[in-house]
Amino acid sequence: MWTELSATISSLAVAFFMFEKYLNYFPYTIRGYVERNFRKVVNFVNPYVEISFHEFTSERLKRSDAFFAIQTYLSTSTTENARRLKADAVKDSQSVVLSMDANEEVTDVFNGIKVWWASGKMPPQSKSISLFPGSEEKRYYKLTFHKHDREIITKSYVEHVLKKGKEIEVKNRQRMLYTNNPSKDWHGWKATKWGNIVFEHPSTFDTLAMDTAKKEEIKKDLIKFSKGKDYYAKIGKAWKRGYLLYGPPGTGKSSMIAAMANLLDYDVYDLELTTIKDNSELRMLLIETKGKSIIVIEDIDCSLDLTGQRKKRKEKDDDEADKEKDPISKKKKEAEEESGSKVTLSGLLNVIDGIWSACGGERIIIFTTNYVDKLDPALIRRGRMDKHIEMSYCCFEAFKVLARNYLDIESHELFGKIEELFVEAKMSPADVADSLMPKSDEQDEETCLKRLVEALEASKEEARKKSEEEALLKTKDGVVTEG
Ligand SMILES: Nc1ncnc2c1ncn2[C@@H]1O[C@H](COP(=O)(O)OP(=O)(O)OP(=O)(O)O)[C@@H](O)[C@H]1O
Ligand SMILES: [Mg+2]
Repeated sequence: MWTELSATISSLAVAFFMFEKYLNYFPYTIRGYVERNFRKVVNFVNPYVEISFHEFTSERLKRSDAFFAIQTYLSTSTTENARRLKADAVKDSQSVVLSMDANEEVTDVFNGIKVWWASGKMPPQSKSISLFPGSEEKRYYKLTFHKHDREIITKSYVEHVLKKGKEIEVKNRQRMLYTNNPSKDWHGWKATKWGNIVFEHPSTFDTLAMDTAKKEEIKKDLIKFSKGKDYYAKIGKAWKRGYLLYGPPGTGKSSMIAAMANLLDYDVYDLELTTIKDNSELRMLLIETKGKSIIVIEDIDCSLDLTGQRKKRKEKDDDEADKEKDPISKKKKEAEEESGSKVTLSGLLNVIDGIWSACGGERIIIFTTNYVDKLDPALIRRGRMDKHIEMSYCCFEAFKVLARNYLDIESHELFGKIEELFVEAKMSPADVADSLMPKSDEQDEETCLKRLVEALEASKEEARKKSEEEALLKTKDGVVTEG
């Protein structure tokens, strides 16, 4: 069968070549007639049908999901008869997945019907000489089958392959932490917009120290969202949700994001806005993200001067005359403008809830900030950032979670004193955690708790001094105003 197929294909290739070459020698009037009839003969002789599945289709900006599903399907179902295989480690590097290397062919049988799969690469379209050969090659899979089986193959078999491939993908799924590559690396050998490593953050909602009721509310909110596919479709909203996490440093904002990803089993995309050149790059990055993911923009107030743009313009108007005259400040300004990101507030808003934001679905967008008041109200209005979560200084309840995690204790005689101190002291969970962590084998729970008591007393003292100073300033102000 195999020899027969190869012989048929090669003789057809020769016939095609000759036909294309000599077609021009036919008089123009009969050329169409000859071509039509030649194709009829070829179709009659060649009983095989071919379907190609390309990694990229020209109209689409995104990699084809079907291509990846086929790749996964072929990697498990048919690799035993391929001889050149590629290996890839998945799931905590415990197991290896094999897939077909380029130009390899394998067979598969479906309901007693034999089909052939071949993997291939298309040479680059452009004639430019690349430093990394293969950079612009486009991969594809070709499915060959007998024309008698067309109906069953195009309908049932392809569907079976895609479904199985996706199932296996879910099973082998290793969660990833992505970060965006600078756009100069988007083309060429490392042609990916997102670089990734395995996501292995140990933070969970159990280890997160915060108010229990608030924690439960956030967990329920997340679970409701992740199960809400049909509901979002019913109400006509894109299946995404925005969270704003704000609070002082070390209060667990980043830990909360990791806990969310671990709870829902989502990938995390850490978006670094400062390396993105403009709004269209931002949109391209979003299109390349997969579903079941959390897109994070940390310290949104520092990432971009989103809030200052309007103010800057006004200042510019005022100072323009002076600045333009001074050649040094003019050059400096030009350099700043060149290197700076041109992502704008409206570009960011578009990504969050414009038409493009609905591509793919099942995405959570999280902004974190230390200064919520600095943000533009348009950015954080409900609907864009659906839920605002304040991560605040440690309270006694949060301390108990940390004590359980760090020291394995539920109670201690020092707990009463610590509870009292927490009323006035302002310490971040990160600082409390640091005091509670034994620094050597000799340090027992007593030592750690005592260290915390000292830190809390110092913090209380500091808070008292600060409020006294503030009160003094107020009274002084009052005197000045009255005077
Ligand atoms: N609420 C918390 N529960 C448990 N651990 C916490 C909590 N907050 C902080 N920590 C501990 O402190 C460390 C720093 O916390 P994290 O990075 O989450 O703070 P952050 O709010 O993101 O700070 P920043 O604003 O500086 O980014 C964490 O590694 C964690 O161990
Ligand atoms: Mg952080």
